[in-house]
Amino acid sequence: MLLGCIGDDFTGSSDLANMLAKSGMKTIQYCGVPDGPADASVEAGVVALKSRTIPVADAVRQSLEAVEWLLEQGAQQIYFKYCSTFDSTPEGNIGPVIDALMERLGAEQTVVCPAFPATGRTVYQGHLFVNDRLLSESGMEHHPLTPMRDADIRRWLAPQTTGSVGHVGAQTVRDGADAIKEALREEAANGRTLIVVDTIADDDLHQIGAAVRDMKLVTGGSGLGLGLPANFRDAGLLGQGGAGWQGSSGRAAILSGSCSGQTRRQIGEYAAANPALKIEPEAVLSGEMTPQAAVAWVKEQPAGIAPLVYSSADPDVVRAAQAAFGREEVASALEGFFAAAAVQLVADGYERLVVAGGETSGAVVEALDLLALDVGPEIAPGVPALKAAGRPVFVALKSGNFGDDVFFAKALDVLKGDAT
Ligand SMILES: Nc1ncnc2c1ncn2[C@@H]1O[C@H](COP(=O)(O)OP(=O)(O)OP(=O)(O)O)[C@@H](O)[C@H]1O
Ligand SMILES: O=C(O)[C@@H](O)C(=O)CO
Repeated sequence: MLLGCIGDDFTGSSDLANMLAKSGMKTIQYCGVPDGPADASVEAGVVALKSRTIPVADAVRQSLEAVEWLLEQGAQQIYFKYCSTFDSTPEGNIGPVIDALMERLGAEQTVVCPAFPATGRTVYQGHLFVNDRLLSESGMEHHPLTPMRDADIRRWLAPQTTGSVGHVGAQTVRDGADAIKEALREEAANGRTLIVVDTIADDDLHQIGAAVRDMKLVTGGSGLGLGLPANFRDAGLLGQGGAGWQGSSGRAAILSGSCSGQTRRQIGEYAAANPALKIEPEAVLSGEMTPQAAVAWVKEQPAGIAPLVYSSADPDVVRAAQAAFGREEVASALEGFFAAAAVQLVADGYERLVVAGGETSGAVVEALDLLALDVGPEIAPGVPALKAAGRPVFVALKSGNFGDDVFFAKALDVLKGDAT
């Protein structure tokens, strides 16, 4: 293993795995820290954690366990992957995890590079944009678990870390890898250890990637993954990339706990022409709606059509449910609901599952006990088709904001292996 990655959620990890696989590294996504060694063919290993919104101490502990395993596999560089919308709160978990990884690795400086231009996430003057909106006006200010109310990543990160936050601006990045390296050295001389790097386009990511070749720890969204494989390739360390990937035409279902605007548009599009069951948090919490009842409904639908089960709701509805029952209580009840439904569906022979939402996907994949996922073709930027090792289970784990309006239909096709 050359590059060892730790993802703070499951969809984000598959986003990074997709980027690295596309860029020519043989990549496997692990669901949690594996018990045994990685296959010798793996060049990039992505350990997916569900640590984005858990208590800080747990996120730090799990990330340190992951880094130990990755180092044991021979990883030469560690990549901490978080969301391209920098999902976190004033307490964490991004800052505390970076601090702990830096200390473990003896890293004196790291980059903070959330940008993913292919999906409209760019960083300019230290501020994160989603397309033409500041992060804090993009809809992310309504996120159920990590409402992002400030687009200035330097200001948002500062209270989360014991390190000192610095910045490399867009003009320097445009001047190329040597200029970035020099700016990083200047920031180091000024005692700055976590450096937010402006990134507007893919070419910036290639330059940043080259500039951070010798860093022990890099951090960011999946975008930075575009720039790193060339370092290993130039050093003559890469093989031929991944082997072929075969999908399944087995029965399929879609599960969505994501409440993002984009997921809600995708649901609107899909539900207009296909069977869809809306899950109300109140009904799950009261026991009126059970995973068994939802699975029974799925199985009643016409063969050949993938039914959609979703709890996704508008921000004001989400807020009302959280106010009535508690944010954690609603989230954990719904995540448990989708996890149990997925386990039942797979037990009943469903082979293709499309899951929307990072937390939701984490709950589903953990409950299914899918230990390792082989990365297949890209469905949309940031979302690959995945195949469980040794089991006929094919999944697409969609980050809330990813995919175009017809994503669900496309994902079902790509998982079949008959579309690219
Ligand atoms: N109707 C609802 N009311 C309140 N909370 C909900 C509702 N539906 C889903 N949730 C919770 O909101 C959270 C959504 O987070 P999740 O990570 O799954 O989606 P997302 O944030 O859109 O995706 P991503 O993290 O990939 O961007 C989950 O914990 C889910 O259980
Ligand atoms: O970086 C992103 O936007 C995604 O991979 C993600 O982490 C959303 O959960």
